Amino acid sequence: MTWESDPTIEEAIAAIGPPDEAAMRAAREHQARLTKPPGALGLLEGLPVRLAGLAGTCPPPLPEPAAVAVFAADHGVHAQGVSPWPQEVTAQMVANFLAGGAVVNAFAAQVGATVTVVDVGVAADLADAPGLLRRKIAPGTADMTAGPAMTGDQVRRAVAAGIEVARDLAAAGARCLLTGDMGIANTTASAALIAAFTGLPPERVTGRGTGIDDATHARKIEVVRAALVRHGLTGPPGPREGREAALRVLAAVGGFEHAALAGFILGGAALRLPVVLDGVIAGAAALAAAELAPDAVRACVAGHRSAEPGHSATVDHLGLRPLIDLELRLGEGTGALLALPLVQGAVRVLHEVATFDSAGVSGKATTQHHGMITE
Ligand SMILES: Cc1cc2ncn([C@H]3O[C@H](COP(=O)(O)O)[C@@H](O)[C@H]3O)c2cc1C
Ligand SMILES: O=C(O)c1cccnc1
Repeated sequence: MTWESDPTIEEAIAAIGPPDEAAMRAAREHQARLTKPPGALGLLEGLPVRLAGLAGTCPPPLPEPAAVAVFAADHGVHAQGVSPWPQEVTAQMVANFLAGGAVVNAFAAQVGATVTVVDVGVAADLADAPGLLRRKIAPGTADMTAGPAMTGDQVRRAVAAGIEVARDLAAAGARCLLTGDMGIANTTASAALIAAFTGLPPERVTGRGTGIDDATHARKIEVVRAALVRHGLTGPPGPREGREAALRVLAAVGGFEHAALAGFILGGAALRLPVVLDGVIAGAAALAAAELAPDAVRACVAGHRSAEPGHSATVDHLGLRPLIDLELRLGEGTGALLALPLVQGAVRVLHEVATFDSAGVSGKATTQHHGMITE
């Protein structure tokens, strides 16, 4: 396996930096003057401050228009019986996305986001699918229990493809990126990535995906364990060995959509755009992105908390707090889309809400005498 650097990846990582402290301070100070009790917007107060630090301006740009990219790919580990669904469903759902018939399309229509479907590794040909972005690296990964899921060259190409999709969507006007995924068996690859990056044992991070019985769940945990053992990824992660180590983990047990999503996150962070993460697949990809460029996490907003157990461990590891918890376990970008209006509303507050001075609203009393409130 060769691990030469890739110029697209290097360039994106080089563009990702620390937050703009002055913009964050300005956002905090402005927020303190708005016509509401301090702290009254709860978690939605810290978010625009963070996005001001990301953008380097106060207020940060409104995160609209928004674009969800659904990265689709198949998985060699499907052969281990980890999902009740046939592999063909990946390609069939891609056709459904393109025809506008999936949940991601309904939620995107609801919140006014565009849907871009990217084939990074679907097993079926899909040459005739209208509107599909063709970035196929290979027709599915290899089985991670038998060897690395991807070669070094493949993983780099998939990460670079994700970076380029982020760039292209931004060039077309998107000011907020949302992650989406489709790939039967990808919750198995997600669990393996999460175990490898967090050091948690397979039984803690392996869930029931699309809905599997106890026997299949037990087998899935053993498949994840076998893959981790095979690739020397058990136990606590070792000291950071940099980009190469992160790419090696992705190549060993990841999927093409995970690698592309990691690139998509890096690409968004490099452009200083917020990236709203969907569920467990996006979370696993974000762990990889965080290893490649720790500051990339500052661009990430955890849209929702997935019902998959590995997802909570992931957001904790990343230091992110999901905006909504509806026990969703679908993927496609659905949880990210539902969270989008919260992100947009939180930023709009800094643009549009009046200050105490401008609206002539009295400030909070500082002293109280005999029940009388005086300033
Ligand atoms: C009809 C259908 C639509 C989906 N949309 C997203 N997923 C989700 O479920 C899959 C992962 O679950 P597992 O690891 O258990 O196979 C992924 O394709 C994910 O995007 C779907 C799954 C199905 C069956
Ligand atoms: O968390 C997710 O995104 C998820 C969970 C189960 C199946 N597919 C996706």
